[in-house]
Amino acid sequence: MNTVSNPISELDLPKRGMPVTIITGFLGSGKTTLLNQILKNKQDLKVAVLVNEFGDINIDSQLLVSLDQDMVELSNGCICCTINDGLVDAVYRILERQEKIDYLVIETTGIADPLPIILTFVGTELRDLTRLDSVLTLVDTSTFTPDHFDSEAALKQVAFADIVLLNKTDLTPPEQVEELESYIRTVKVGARMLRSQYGEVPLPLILDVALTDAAAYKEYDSEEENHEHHHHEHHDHEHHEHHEHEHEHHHHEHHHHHSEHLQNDGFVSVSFESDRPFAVKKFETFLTEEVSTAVFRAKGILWFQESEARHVFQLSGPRYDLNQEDWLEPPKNQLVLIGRNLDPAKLTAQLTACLV
Ligand SMILES: Nc1nc2c(ncn2[C@@H]2O[C@H](COP(=O)(O)OP(=O)(O)OP(=O)(O)O)[C@@H](O)[C@H]2O)c(=O)[nH]1
Repeated sequence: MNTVSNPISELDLPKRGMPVTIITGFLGSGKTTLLNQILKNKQDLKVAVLVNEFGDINIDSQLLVSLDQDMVELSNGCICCTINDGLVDAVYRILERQEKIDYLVIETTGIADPLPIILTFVGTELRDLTRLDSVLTLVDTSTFTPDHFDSEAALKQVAFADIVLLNKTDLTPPEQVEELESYIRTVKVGARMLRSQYGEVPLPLILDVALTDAAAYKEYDSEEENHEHHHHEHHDHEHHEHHEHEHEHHHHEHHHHHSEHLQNDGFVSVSFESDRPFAVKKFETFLTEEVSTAVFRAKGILWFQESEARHVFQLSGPRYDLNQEDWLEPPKNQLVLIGRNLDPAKLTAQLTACLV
């Protein structure tokens, strides 16, 4: 642990660089919903967003409010590889845009450990180009319990929060919210605690609040340094030569060590896509009778033979809903299911059987 490295000069550095907010929170806690609130209410602020999704299909980006497409950077899959190969690159791409970006908001996957992401901002060259403003953690008050879903990531998300947004209070009795708040205060002393429904919260309470204490992460620096050097060699080498093909290459680069906290806490994602529609009755039967409680989270854009509408499907814990919209693109089915102990072959067969 490196505690004595010229603290005065470090502290005297002026605060500068693009402010960054990291939005984290467990599967289905309301991260994309909050991001939409931010984008709707940001007024003239030029906000770039970076969405990291667990699953092979980008559903979240399709659920964001109409947004200049090139304000979004996307990445899928393994958060560990994303951090190593993609995050720094993505931030550079944002910084290099001609149009000046005022603010960067990052949405992590629901099972992400926020620490590596935090360290990317406070412990690498990005430290001088960006300013980590705060780590905001959403908590679904209707499902979160002190066993935090038996997920180390869920606990770390709270433990590293500068702001905790107790969300979905419409679904939760006030006493339960109180209790949860008391519990969370024991996990993270001093975090700003806010309550919300659908992530509705005044933006001045969550953006540009300068709540992250970068100095508090100093102790992690030396620990990460070895990794960092290794990754940067790799990063420079791969990236500049293959810039255009980065995404194709990404999947072939899964050769990094996967430390324990990156095992996704046992969660896997199953993606399903089809150019044929579902039969609505069959899909309903799948949902009510066949989909196991092992499916913790699902989301998708669905096409039913019986309907002209584009259906946005959301399942989080015990609830699901289907919202109708108009198709702006040719209809197709895209669905991601996330849970522990899922049987991908079985789910794929069941979904295929729901097609017309
Ligand atoms: N009742 C209720 N539903 C909410 C609230 N906030 C979000 N939701 C719903 O919860 C579901 C999940 O919300 P998202 O914003 O997609 O959650 P997320 O954290 O981005 O999910 P992942 O990225 O998959 O981890 C959606 O159906 C939302 O409409 C809330 O305050 N109350």
